[in-house]
Amino acid sequence: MAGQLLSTGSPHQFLPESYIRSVKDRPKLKEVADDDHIPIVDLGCSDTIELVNQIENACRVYGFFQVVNHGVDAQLVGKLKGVAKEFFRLPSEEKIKLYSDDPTKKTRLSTSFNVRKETVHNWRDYLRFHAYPLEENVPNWPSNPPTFKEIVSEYCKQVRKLGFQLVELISESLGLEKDEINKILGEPEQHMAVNFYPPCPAPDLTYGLPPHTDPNALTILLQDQQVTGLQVLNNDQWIKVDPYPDAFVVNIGDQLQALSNGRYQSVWHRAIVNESIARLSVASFLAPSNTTNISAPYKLVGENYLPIYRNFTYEEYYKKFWSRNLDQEHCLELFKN
Ligand SMILES: O=C(O)CCC(=O)C(=O)O
Ligand SMILES: [Fe+2]
Repeated sequence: MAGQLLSTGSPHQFLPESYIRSVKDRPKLKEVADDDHIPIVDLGCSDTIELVNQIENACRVYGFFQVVNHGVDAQLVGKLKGVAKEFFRLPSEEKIKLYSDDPTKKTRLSTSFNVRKETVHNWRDYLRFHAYPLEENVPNWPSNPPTFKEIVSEYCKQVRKLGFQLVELISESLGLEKDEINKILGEPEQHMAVNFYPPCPAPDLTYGLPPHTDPNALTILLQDQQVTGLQVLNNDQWIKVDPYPDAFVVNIGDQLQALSNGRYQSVWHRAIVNESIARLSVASFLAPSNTTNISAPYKLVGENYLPIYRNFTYEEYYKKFWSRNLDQEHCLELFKN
């Protein structure tokens, strides 16, 4: 129901019952460690061997890292944040037109995660849309704010290019040919999520997004510079991923965990909310096309060819992912050999 959107109407004084987590499922904010670990990788580094080593370490140890000198225009990033915030400030009559809780719709404004399935809601509204190919998808994007389509199209193009560059580095870091993983991914999809977390009256009782892994191959996340909220699980410890100036956060998704035969992990992460300031994040998900067969390259499996995961298509995986709640067991567990 569109009435469930958090970003419409007046600010909330109390956290409604349907957002309150059971005591064991709460974020336990006092136990979260500060971010002095998550690697910052400088993509401007001219020593490729050093760069590949850094990526290898970041992917193997954390599954998460930040990148700077990434080639995405800083002014464009500023415009993107502006237009995204403007979108969530639109009057409710305008937003309701785009509301849907049907996960198969290619452009939709929704709330929480999967309101049709879940029992406890999350303190988040989100705009999701497919980006690739642009000619096919842009006509379905919001036409208000009027600059939305132009700014977001250019952003999607630049971030997609960055995605391919990162996948090349990841491929090399696994000892594969530079283009090997990009070849498997073929002509990947690009899905976007603009996440909006309004101020929340009780951040210790709920989540913006509960612990989850991303079902796609690679996620490139733009965080609000002023407001923290992203946390990542490392050795059973939740760590804050503080926004680093002009950086993107990059994380390995479930498909790269499968393709790397488990060498790299698609790690649990979550978004927490805060009492005073709305937070924005923009995720670009690089995902295999529906028919792509996900099967780890021979070189990563060994002579006896015993891959950890059975072969599957991305379509099969994605359906399974959206048929469940976000905070259940790792979806890849259901695809083990
Ligand atoms: O808002 C964030 O920091 C995390 C977003 C996220 O994990 C997602 O959209 O999958
Ligand atoms: Fe995520």
